[in-house]
Amino acid sequence: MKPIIETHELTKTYGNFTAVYRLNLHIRKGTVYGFLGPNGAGKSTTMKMFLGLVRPTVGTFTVDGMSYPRDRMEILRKTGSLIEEPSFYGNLTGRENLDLIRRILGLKPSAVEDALELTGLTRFGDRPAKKYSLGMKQRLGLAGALIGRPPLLILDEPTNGLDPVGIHEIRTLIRSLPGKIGCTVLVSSHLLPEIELMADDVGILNRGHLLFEGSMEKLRETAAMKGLPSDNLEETFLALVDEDNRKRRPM
Ligand SMILES: Nc1ncnc2c1ncn2[C@@H]1O[C@H](COP(=O)(O)OP(=O)(O)OP(=O)(O)O)[C@@H](O)[C@H]1O
Repeated sequence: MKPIIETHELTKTYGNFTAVYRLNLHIRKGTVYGFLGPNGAGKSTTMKMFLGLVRPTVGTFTVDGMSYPRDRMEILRKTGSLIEEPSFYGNLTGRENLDLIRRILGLKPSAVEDALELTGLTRFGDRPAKKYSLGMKQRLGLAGALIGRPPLLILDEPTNGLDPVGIHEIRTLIRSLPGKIGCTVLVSSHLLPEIELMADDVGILNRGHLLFEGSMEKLRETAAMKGLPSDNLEETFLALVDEDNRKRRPM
């Protein structure tokens, strides 16, 4: 099956600094794809290119058969996202906040209840958003991103700053999305244990370069072949990044 996102030599440079270098990603439909890399690796820049927020310097990508830049608007219509902290009207309830988004998108009123239900917020729907916990705010952000039931969801570090309970809730929700609504999820993190618990496939980025792409099993095999630690994927990840850093020194 053709991947839902495919990139071709996708590159972003700022002046003479290369943030993302010739990326060829393949994100399979109906999976959770973990986008992994240390701080500054280029994860956000890549995701922002998919959302039309950053213009690629070189290269292109397709989303569900549509090509960037030609089908930019259509791609955006099919993509939900949470890139930075979600922002809401604090004095409006969760339900009212979602209703605003629903009206902008021209969706049926039932879409609000649907999104509340999907994110486990139905019983908190009438509470002002400013009274929500951090985890609930994040779920409300996800509800807003999912309200049109997009086939693709892009999430940049969605568990950042959450406590273990909040992290668990968001992770469970993300994991359920392909099965529940057929949504493919691209989710970034700099923590491999986090990604390991929710992703089918991973892409590992370092200094703008893709070091690995594939399943956890393939990551284990690749590490073993290279003589890197393979029984603990966190160590595999750190060893791959370290090996790449030594090759590319100086920064
Ligand atoms: N507008 C910009 N101008 C210049 N450099 C930029 C710009 N945006 C990002 N960068 C640089 O590009 C590199 C990649 O940044 P990016 O935010 O994509 O990394 P990241 O993997 O998402 O990191 P983090 O986990 O810290 O969010 C960084 O070195 C960053 O400083």
